[in-house]
Amino acid sequence: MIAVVGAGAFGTALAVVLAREGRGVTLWARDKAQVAAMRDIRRNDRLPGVTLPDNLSVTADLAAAARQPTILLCLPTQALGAFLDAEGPGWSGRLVACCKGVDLTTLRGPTALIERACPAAIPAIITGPSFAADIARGLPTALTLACTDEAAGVELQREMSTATLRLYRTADVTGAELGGALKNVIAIAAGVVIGAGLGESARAALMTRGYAEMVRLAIALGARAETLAGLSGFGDLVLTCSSDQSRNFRFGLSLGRGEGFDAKVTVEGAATARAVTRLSAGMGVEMPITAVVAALIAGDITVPQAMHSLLSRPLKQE
Ligand SMILES: NC(=O)C1=CN([C@@H]2O[C@H](COP(=O)(O)OP(=O)(O)OC[C@H]3O[C@@H](n4cnc5c(N)ncnc54)[C@H](OP(=O)(O)O)[C@@H]3O)[C@@H](O)[C@H]2O)C=CC1
Ligand SMILES: O=C(CO)COP(=O)(O)O
Repeated sequence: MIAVVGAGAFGTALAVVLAREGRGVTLWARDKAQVAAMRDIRRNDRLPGVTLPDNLSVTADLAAAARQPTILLCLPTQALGAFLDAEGPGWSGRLVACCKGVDLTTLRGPTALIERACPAAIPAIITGPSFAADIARGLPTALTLACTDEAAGVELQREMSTATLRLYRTADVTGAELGGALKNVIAIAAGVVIGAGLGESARAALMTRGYAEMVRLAIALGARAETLAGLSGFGDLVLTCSSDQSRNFRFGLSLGRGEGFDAKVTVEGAATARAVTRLSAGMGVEMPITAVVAALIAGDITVPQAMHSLLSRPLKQE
């Protein structure tokens, strides 16, 4: 039995695709009115156009959800730490982070937040290129499942793979979670470039040099470079920097155009840019694109200043 904690776009999509495959799934939301509506009309406004299968149970009872052997944590990264600290002590079983980011308070990834709050649990993460709408439509999708406990990783891979959702497995949790977190920052930068009319060539340059700085930090934190070259890093970087289905990319577009953006939309890369700028500065790892994105979002620099600061860096070997 699988519990999905968080009925946003991603949690709902995972719950739907797993339930359609005949797996026992319970979807938990904190908002009782949302739970009642999902039960009544078998739809969720967070994922428009998708019908919830009849065999998908929906609940507002967190204690019941937390008793399941596999729990998918589908909350934004910045909400996860406080949520788990309040609710998670005592939770055991396989706890799978389904979010992408670096926590601003601890400068750690989602699995470290699980370890801190739920010492009896086995932490894992699912990440990689996938839009919730694509997963829910049953379009083919491949993701990375990272877990240091091999037996739990094998079990999760089996439990969560479906006819259209293919999971690859790795023990490199640090690499997988950093790939997913850092690509969102580069996607904001890519959006800025396109929004400001700086051209496709500049976007390709930013993606490539962005990837270089993703790998640099990941290696410094003990990850394998190969993991960054996989679905969770390179794969998701390509998707998120090139599609305006991405909220991070669209946020960047708005920044580049000098327009506002709906603050209620989940844009993980914004907080992660701040967190990673602090983290990398503390470690002495150069991440110029990430630093520029953080400064742009804070309003400390303009787009022309951001462009100038990247182009005027000392010339170097690739
Ligand atoms: N959408 C996508 O295509 C994909 C998203 N992801 C990742 O999934 C994660 C979640 O994103 P997504 O589902 O899209 O986001 P949404 O904005 O659609 O949903 C966020 C969900 O988290 C809930 N939530 C937020 N804060 C809390 C809290 N403190 N306690 C309990 N519930 C809370 C919200 O509840 P409420 O409605 O009550 O506020 C909502 O159900 C992100 O890290 C994202 O990067 C990964 C791959 C694809
Ligand atoms: O992570 C995602 C795709 O893999 C979703 O991207 P956004 O959060 O930018 O919409």
